[in-house]
Amino acid sequence: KIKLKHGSHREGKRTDAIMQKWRGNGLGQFIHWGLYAIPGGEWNGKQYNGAAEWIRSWNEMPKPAYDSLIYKFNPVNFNADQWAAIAKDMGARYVTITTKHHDGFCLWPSKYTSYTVANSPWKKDIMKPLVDAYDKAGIDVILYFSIMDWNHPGWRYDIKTRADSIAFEGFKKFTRNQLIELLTMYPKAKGLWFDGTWDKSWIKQAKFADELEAEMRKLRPGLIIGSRFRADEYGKRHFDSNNVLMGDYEQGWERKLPNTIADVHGNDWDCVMTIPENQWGYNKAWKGHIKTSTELIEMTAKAVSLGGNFVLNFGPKGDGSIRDQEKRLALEIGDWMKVNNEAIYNCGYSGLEKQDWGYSTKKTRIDKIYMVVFNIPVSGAYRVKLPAKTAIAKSYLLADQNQVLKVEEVHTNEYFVYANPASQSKPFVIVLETKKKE
Ligand SMILES: C#C[C@@H]1N[C@@H](C)[C@@H](O)[C@H]1O
Repeated sequence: KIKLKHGSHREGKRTDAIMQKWRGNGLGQFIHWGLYAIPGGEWNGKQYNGAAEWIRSWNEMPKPAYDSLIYKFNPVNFNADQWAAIAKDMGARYVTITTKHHDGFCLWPSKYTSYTVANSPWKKDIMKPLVDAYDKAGIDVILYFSIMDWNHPGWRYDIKTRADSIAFEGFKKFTRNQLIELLTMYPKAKGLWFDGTWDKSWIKQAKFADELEAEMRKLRPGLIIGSRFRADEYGKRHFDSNNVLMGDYEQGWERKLPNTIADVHGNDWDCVMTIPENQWGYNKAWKGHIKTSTELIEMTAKAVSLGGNFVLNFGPKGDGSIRDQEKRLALEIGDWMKVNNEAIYNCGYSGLEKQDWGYSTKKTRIDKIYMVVFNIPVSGAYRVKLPAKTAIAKSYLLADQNQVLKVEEVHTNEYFVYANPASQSKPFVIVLETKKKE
């Protein structure tokens, strides 16, 4: 083992109640909102091909023109309770909200920069009403924070000169001040979701970042911080030089999902996902493959079946409203979750062999297995292999628990469960109540 001062400080999953609640959330909502929502992926009538929240980096976008968007930020249709209601109806149990994206615009009235809502026509704090609305809806809040900050004069992609070093020292102090400010102003926040930490300048700050993480955890005991925040002293990110996870959960699953349990290395993790191929901030064009609610429900079930959480992104418009397509998807997912959330909340990896019909999840600490079906076999027989000494006490449809299903042991510890779901067009859940084999 390599001797590390700034590597991971904990091996294995956290066992405290705050992390256990996070682990059982299953489904979350991501909100990407800021000045980038105003151009919405377009400038001077031209479409930006990249992700809308990166439009400032586009050569066709004059930086002063982008930075002046602060004087256009006046989201008259912003309604925090409506956003929280959409998340609640979808069945999300936590939300990750951008406080500051890479452009450096702060959705809270930070004391440490003038590039905030306080100096926009809107003037008012956006974060407080959002934190309060989601908290009132019973949805835990995680604050997204980008370390990379294109607006701050001290930001550097790398530190090459003494001048860079002096500038970056100022940037580090600014970053610490903003993070302590956020945790102090919004004490209800359960965690921080860091982004923009891939550049050499930040990777070289192992000691500073390690001490800052310790300071934040001391200020907010139980704070949840992912693996993307800091690198160890050898520049290793997400996993330190001894291959131990940095932070409390793996933050590597961005717009992708693991395929097997081996891919997640026994850690907690979340997958953050866009509805279009790659748009986090609002893009006027709703183009390319737009995921259907069934696809998104399948991704949620797959994530939970592999011990993770699925966090679906919404990109509100510049005026603060949420686009109809996103509202419709949230309702469709919510309709399914209202009937089937028992297979998602407080569930995890079942340990069972993957079968063609879909994904299995297991209720934490309870002998209940959920077979979340996406592919209906023409035989009507759903194969499931159980560990030795485990038998099926009872099986039924989660949507209609009076419909007890016929179970046949076709080989030792291998069963067929026979089910004919009412609807063939929607995913459904078969419940297995298991017991010790006599
Ligand atoms: C790249 C990148 C960023 N990471 C995602 C979570 C979005 O914030 C995107 O802009």
